[in-house]
Amino acid sequence: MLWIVVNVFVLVLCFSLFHWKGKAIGVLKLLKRGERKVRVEMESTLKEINGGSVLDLDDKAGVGGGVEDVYGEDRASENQPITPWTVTVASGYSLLRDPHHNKGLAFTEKERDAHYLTGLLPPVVLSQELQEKKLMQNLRQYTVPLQRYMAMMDLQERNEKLFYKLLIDHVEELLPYVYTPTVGEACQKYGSIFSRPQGLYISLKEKGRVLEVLKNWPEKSIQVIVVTDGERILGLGDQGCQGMGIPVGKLSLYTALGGVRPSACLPITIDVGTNNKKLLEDEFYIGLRQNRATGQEYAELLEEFMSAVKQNYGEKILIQFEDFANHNAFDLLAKYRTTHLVFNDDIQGTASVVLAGIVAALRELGGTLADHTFLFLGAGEAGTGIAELIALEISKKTSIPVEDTRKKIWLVDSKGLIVSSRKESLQHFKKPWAHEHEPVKELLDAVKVIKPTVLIGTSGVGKTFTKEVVEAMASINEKPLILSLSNPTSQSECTAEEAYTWTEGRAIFASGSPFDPVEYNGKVYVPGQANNAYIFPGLGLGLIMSGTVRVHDDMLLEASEALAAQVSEENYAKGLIYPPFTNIRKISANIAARVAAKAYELGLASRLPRPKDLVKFAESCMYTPVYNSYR
Ligand SMILES: NC(=O)C1=CN([C@@H]2O[C@H](COP(=O)(O)OP(=O)(O)OC[C@H]3O[C@@H](n4cnc5c(N)ncnc54)[C@H](OP(=O)(O)O)[C@@H]3O)[C@@H](O)[C@H]2O)C=CC1
Ligand SMILES: CC(=O)C(=O)O
Ligand SMILES: [Mg+2]
Repeated sequence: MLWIVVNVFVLVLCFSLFHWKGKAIGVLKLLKRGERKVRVEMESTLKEINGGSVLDLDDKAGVGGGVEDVYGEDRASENQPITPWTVTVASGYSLLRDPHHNKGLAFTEKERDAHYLTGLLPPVVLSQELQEKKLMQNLRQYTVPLQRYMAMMDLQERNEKLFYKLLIDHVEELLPYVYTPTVGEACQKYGSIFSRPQGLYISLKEKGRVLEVLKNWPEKSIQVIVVTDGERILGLGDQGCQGMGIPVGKLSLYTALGGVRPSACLPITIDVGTNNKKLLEDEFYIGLRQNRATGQEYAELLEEFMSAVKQNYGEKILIQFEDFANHNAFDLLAKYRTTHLVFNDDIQGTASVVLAGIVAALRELGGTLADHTFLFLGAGEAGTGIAELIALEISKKTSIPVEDTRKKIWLVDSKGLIVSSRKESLQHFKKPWAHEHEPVKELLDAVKVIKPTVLIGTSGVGKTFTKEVVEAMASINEKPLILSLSNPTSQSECTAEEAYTWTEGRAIFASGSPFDPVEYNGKVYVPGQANNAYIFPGLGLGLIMSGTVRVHDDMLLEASEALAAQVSEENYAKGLIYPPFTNIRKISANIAARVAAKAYELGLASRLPRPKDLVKFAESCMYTPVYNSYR
């Protein structure tokens, strides 16, 4: 009997144990599943915004520092499931040749052992900081800007994280080499200095198979494309296929200034030929050796490109149009802004940055925007884009219809002041600015009759703000605001030194390409850089992190206000109307947050739920160039 009781007891015990073990396993499984689900969700969020890293499970660099686009590399398509536990690490020689993962002499002994690097590197192990110090020393020894550009491009191709570390840590010093003015010269000589492709080339030859070409790009989870057709590269005109330097440069800034991960950025040049005779005759020219295709042939290639991009990367891919000539730029923007997430940087990004500078300058100038009179030299993309955003902002602030707020904004093009009697021959984007006035041929005369408080150069032609023009501004205004926006430096309407000396130090001045501080009458004047580089990285980050599907003008106004709000007392004291680029990542996070907030308000943001603190969220999404450790 006892034996039976004991057996029953043992059986019950076993059953219970089995039962509870089952339950425990179930619970463990559930926990694991839950954990995995949370992890997949989190990783998916990271991946979409910034890429998620599983390379380095010991990474202590935080969200930004720990993320790297491993999924993007592992997944063949956007629809393939995310597997955060799948790790693919190149090893040995190929690891050293992979710019995303290469750390050069910074690979530790353990990493060298584990990844078949022993013997492939000399014995020394350097910290990233020491590598940075060495490279900066080397870079500073080059006296020719183009050499510095090439050294930086070379570094980007070799060790991407070190490239971005240098650029972020020395942004003021290095921006002029990876961006304007040097990038302009690089485009002009791109054929001669070309060593490795840095972006995707889509030429007329690929018509009918653009999607196929897109699929050749090695990175799959692209979030932003900067595309040009090379027809209006800075103020240097048609550079054809060699305009590639611009999307490459702009996207480096997306990462360094805006924190978008490098592997999510795709530079594209659409090659429809060039009308630049010099290039066509240049034996080293890298593009199609033919005149530009126009009309239907051009439109069809662009249409195929735009739909292929959407098909390949989905609805939320951001496309930035850059340096298209104005006869295409306005039409492309009008056509695709309703169907794609696009903006034109030269029209809209520039408008936002210039409006910010003017708003910031009001503190010194006095009055409101509506109290001022604006005169532009140049009535193309930048000129009319800025003019329209100023008019819109005044209209929003005063409730005066935009048709009326435009009336205090005047533009001069190559034929003189835009006035209504010229209306018939005007391109459509100039028509809103054709006010009633007698014809005026010269800028100087226009300054004298219009009496602007703000003079803005967007002509692409250097030295057009002559001494007489600047002096005329100084005779009308106690503090003339003069913006020479044309790039590169050679095309600037006037130099900083000219602006300060010709106005006896009274001008508030900023330029598209950087100028050094100027000493005049014992005082140092620091010119600001009025360049869309302040806006597009933060704007782009805001759009991407909120999953926004369309760009709205109100977002540009938000970006502008966010930038203007970053100008500090200390900056004003130096005569600046823009904050220094040293703070650009903080500025970009603020811009991104304001843009995203507006997108949520307008119902255009698809990422739900809306993060509570958008600035913090933006910061947490940012790529940082800290090395991963490889196990
Ligand atoms: N700082 C920044 O962030 C930015 C700067 N830019 C710079 O602005 C410049 C212009 O760019 P964008 O607006 O796109 O170019 P566009 O070609 O669209 O416009 C140029 C305008 O300047 C006019 N123009 C040309 N020569 C003269 C002249 N001698 N006198 C008066 N007007 C003239 C043209 O007149 P017409 O119409 O009669 O031909 C046209 O209206 C470039 O140098 C570019 O680098 C552009 C974007 C951003
Ligand atoms: C800055 C810029 O976008 C331009 O000059 O075209
Ligand atoms: Mg541009």
